[in-house]
Amino acid sequence: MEIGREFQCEIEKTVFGGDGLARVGGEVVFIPRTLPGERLIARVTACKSSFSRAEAVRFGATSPHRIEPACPYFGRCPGCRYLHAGYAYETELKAAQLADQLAQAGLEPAPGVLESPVAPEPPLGYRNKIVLHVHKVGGRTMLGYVMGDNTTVTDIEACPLAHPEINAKLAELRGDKSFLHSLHEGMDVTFRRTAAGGATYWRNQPARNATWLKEELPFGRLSVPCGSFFQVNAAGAAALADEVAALIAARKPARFIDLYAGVGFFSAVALHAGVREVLAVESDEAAAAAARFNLKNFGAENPEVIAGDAAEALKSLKDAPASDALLTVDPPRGGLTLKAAMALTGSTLDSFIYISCNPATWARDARRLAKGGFTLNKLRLVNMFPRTEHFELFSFWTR
Ligand SMILES: C[S@@+](CC[C@H](N)C(=O)[O-])C[C@H]1O[C@@H](n2cnc3c(N)ncnc32)[C@H](O)[C@@H]1O
Repeated sequence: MEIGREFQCEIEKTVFGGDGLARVGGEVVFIPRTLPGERLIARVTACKSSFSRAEAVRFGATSPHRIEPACPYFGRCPGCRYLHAGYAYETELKAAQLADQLAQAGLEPAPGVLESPVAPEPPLGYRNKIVLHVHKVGGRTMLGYVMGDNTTVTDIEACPLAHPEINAKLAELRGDKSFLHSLHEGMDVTFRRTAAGGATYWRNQPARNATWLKEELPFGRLSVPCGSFFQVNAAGAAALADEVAALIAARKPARFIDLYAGVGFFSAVALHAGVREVLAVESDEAAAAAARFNLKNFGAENPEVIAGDAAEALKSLKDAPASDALLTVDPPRGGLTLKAAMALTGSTLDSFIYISCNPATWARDARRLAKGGFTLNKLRLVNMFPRTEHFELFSFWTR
């Protein structure tokens, strides 16, 4: 393969990230915005030692799942990877990627462990938060996403993933001269929407004394500091909450241990489901303070909230009898540190929930957990981030 060469190919599958994979004379080529079964002429854009990248030039046969992308920036903006495919099909493709990842990790779930994927609705307009970047060119102020080259900022009128109230706020601000003058090169503008408060925004960091946002959930209200983590897709978060509530109903734990707790989302689910005792551990102090407040509001008699490191808290659980506790870990994209995974396998826990927003780090951790004596009891893909490359995993481990 050399850059610029054109070749004919058929797409075998999509890989994690959304690119189509084709094999040409034994060589692997990744081609974005293609779908399995499509035949096309493609042109090589980059050559690496074990694979090449190419772009589609002309399609011969297209997939019956191909649709018209619902965004003029698709292809340039790196956020969406599946706007050219039907939503149900996107979820199927992600499920196939998960099966590949399990095989690569040497994990063979027993029959019935891998459950059918959940595709939360709606697939567009679901994001309660977007972050846009400011770039000044000549006299013009661009406000948009950083493109795939990691430098160009494309001015965007609206983002199809953002809640319509965020797009309406963006349109309003674009007509506000004083707002545009307040923007400086390199600034971030965060848009955040709640059902109770509508769309709001801040430049760079939220004000230190900003009042907490109020999130209305099917099971109650949570307060969220502007700068703290909160699930971006309400329907996807509700699907995860249902999974946690179902395990609580089945196992009736006396205690819920919520590691990487944020503002206490899953602890609130547990309290609502009747668990009386909760322990939440969260490293962001503002989120931990909100968790303390939220869990009292959810009726916890004496909620224990530690503003600290989840792996440290896990180590201290080592000798505690844990058979009456249900523990959840929901780490950021990097997954569990080795220390956290070892603390889990070295603990007296007989089961725990592992929620992940990154199947690659989940697969790495799953290998460590399996080696340490745990068995995958339940695995479910939740398509938490429709149209993008990402998806969420709900897993339950026992021994
Ligand atoms: C994916 S979020 C999950 C939050 C919460 N479970 C929820 O559903 O809203 C991960 C959270 O872990 C926190 N975090 C990151 N590193 C941590 C650590 N080492 N120990 C404890 N919490 C951590 C982040 O601040 C963030 O709130």
